[in-house]
Amino acid sequence: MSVLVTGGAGYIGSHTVAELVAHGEEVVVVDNLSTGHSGAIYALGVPFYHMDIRETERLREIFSRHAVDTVVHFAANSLVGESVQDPLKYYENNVAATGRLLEAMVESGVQNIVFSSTAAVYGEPARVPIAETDATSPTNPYGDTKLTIERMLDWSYQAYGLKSIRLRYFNAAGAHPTLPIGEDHRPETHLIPVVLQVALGQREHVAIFGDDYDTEDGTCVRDYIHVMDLASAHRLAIERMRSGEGTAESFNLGNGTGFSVRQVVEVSRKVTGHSIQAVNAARRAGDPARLVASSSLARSTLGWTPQFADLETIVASAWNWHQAHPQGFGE
Ligand SMILES: NC(=O)c1ccc[n+]([C@@H]2O[C@H](COP(=O)([O-])OP(=O)(O)OC[C@H]3O[C@@H](n4cnc5c(N)ncnc54)[C@H](O)[C@@H]3O)[C@@H](O)[C@H]2O)c1
Ligand SMILES: O=c1ccn([C@@H]2O[C@H](COP(=O)(O)OP(=O)(O)O[C@H]3O[C@H](CO)[C@H](O)[C@H](O)[C@H]3O)[C@@H](O)[C@H]2O)c(=O)[nH]1
Repeated sequence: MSVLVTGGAGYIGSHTVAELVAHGEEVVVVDNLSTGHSGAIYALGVPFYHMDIRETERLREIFSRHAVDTVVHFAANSLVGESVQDPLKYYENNVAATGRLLEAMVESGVQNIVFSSTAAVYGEPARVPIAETDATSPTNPYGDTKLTIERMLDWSYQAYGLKSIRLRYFNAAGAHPTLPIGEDHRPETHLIPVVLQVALGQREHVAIFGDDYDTEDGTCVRDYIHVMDLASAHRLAIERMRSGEGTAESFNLGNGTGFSVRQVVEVSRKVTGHSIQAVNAARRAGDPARLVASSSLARSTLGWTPQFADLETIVASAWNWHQAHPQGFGE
């Protein structure tokens, strides 16, 4: 029995593969390396298929060869700003490609999927912390594609008995404590790595996208969650589905504390000891002002407890990776 991880060469996928392997799972990775890194796969030492999830015939062969019972599905495009500029790329690679993957699963009798959803499904929330039962109304195409996939999964459970656990991550950050894997998006657009690249002297400054939001200091507030805490939630979700529980369920994953962009810069100055220049810039299209999770459902249902909850620990973990690997996975 093994777990097939799509997007396992990417940031959160590679950390989840490491977590699953450390807990004795047989894992196989499928990734087209569009944004992932072969260096991450080498570090993990698991069977790897360099292919697209839309190649359904190959997928069916792999399901059968590795006796796959569960898919953990990270493969996607996931940049809020890019999705506003080029929405059709997102409907194709997220919605349509996931449709192909689900077809292959149904045809092969693979019944469990853990899906990477996002806080972006909520849009501008009516209240924080956000509960899973709160309204979903994405403010950008990226969030809309993830919500559409959640709905595909609802209907697929009803029609084919395909079980799904959808993990709605808030903002992932940090790196593996021992293995040489960490965050390396190209181009990097995420706040914490961008700020740390300023500390490394690779960028002159960080642009603060908007300082006129309705928040304490006017900058956007997010709930940062360590990537290894996300990884452990996937392991627990797999256990839940294998135990016969889990039907078509969604869980928020965050720490329940919001930090503004300015606070992230401030904490990063403290952790790195560098001055980190920040300049005000225009708002980025599609950004909600404030996203903070209530994760009490994940805690009570999955038995999930984040281990690296405070922002200083999360930034320090990311800083270790960036200092040791200033060029990320290299070329
Ligand atoms: N990074 C975050 O803060 C965050 C927050 C919420 C949700 N998510 C979701 O988590 C998942 C992983 O995010 P990440 O930051 O690790 O991204 P990432 O870009 O590092 O990883 C995505 C991986 O999927 C692969 N991929 C993309 N399309 C593919 C396809 N059609 N076929 C095969 N492989 C394909 C890429 O090569 C890459 O390795 C995504 O689904 C994203 O939407 C991320
Ligand atoms: O150079 C930068 C980069 C980001 N920001 C701001 O920092 C905050 C965090 O931005 P990120 O790009 O790091 O993360 P997002 O909140 O846009 O999105 C991330 O988390 C979301 C869930 O909350 C999605 O799932 C998405 O995949 C993932 O990239 C936002 O307010 C953004 O405007 C800046 O001010 N300057």
